[in-house]
Amino acid sequence: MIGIKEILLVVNPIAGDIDKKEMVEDFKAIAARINTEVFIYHTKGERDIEHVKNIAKERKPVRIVAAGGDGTIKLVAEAIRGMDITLGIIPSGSANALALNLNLPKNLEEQINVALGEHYLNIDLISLNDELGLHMSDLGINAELIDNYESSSFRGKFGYLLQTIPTLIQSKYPFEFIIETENCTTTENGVLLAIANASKYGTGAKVNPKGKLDDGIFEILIFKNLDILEIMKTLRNEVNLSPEFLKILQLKKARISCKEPVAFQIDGEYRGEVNTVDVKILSEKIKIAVPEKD
Ligand SMILES: Nc1ncnc2c1ncn2[C@@H]1O[C@H](COP(=O)(O)OP(=O)(O)OP(=O)(O)O)[C@@H](O)[C@H]1O
Repeated sequence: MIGIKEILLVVNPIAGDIDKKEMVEDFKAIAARINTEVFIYHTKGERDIEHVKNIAKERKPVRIVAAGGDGTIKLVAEAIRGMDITLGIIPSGSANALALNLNLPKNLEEQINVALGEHYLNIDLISLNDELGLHMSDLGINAELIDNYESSSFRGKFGYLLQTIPTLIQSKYPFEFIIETENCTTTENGVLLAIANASKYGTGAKVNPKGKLDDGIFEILIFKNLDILEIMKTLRNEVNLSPEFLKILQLKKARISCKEPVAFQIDGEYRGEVNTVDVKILSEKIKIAVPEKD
């Protein structure tokens, strides 16, 4: 472990509907063993990026750790853009897709040791309509499902499952996506277009076998309008997708347009209906603490 003086721990108190007290106590105990102080910021749900950015600038922690789900990691990543600081993750949300893609351990003590350890991955950042994306964003049926999930009172996998049928009934799929790249323009019909930095959705479904978080490119995945129930099952139930369902493009920059507005989500956070998404790989990266490779 490195000689850390002060760690900034950003805790989302509502993430995953989990009480974080025990986690915070364990975190402080492990930090004390390496002679470090812990400064805790509890997210408020409003202006958190700004607050975390100001605290990080003022206190100059040598490590920042996000305890929450994918939304919390994303907001901390936004806050520390341009700062040379490694981000540790304690996965404690209802969706922990990035943690899954980074092979973070399941055990809390191991998670804390990894979050404070010296191994890191320098992962790519994707700009989507000027907002940061770290792992998986999409247009279409999955974003519609996330919208329905966010407006319902049920959380976790069961919450998603409950929303599947209403989403399918209400959806206007298939969608027509126009994809402009530096070399060509193509039109594709599909139920879902994903913009992927990672290989897996949070359920464990490995939809993007070519996805590497640090390879300097992203993939566009177009899920064809074949068997929609099969696709929904695949996204939610850890079944690997057969390649005939999907077309994959590897890119650094693209514009995706739809004639009619289509539901859009970034890293599991619903962003409303849009007609256009401008996507590019940013030149900056972010260091995320990961386990030592075997
Ligand atoms: N104190 C708070 N009160 C209400 N909302 C909050 C609070 N702190 C953070 N948030 C919101 O929590 C969301 C991020 O949650 P995150 O993804 O980390 O956890 P999650 O359990 O996976 O969430 P979800 O179940 O909604 O997907 C952000 O939208 C953020 O604005």
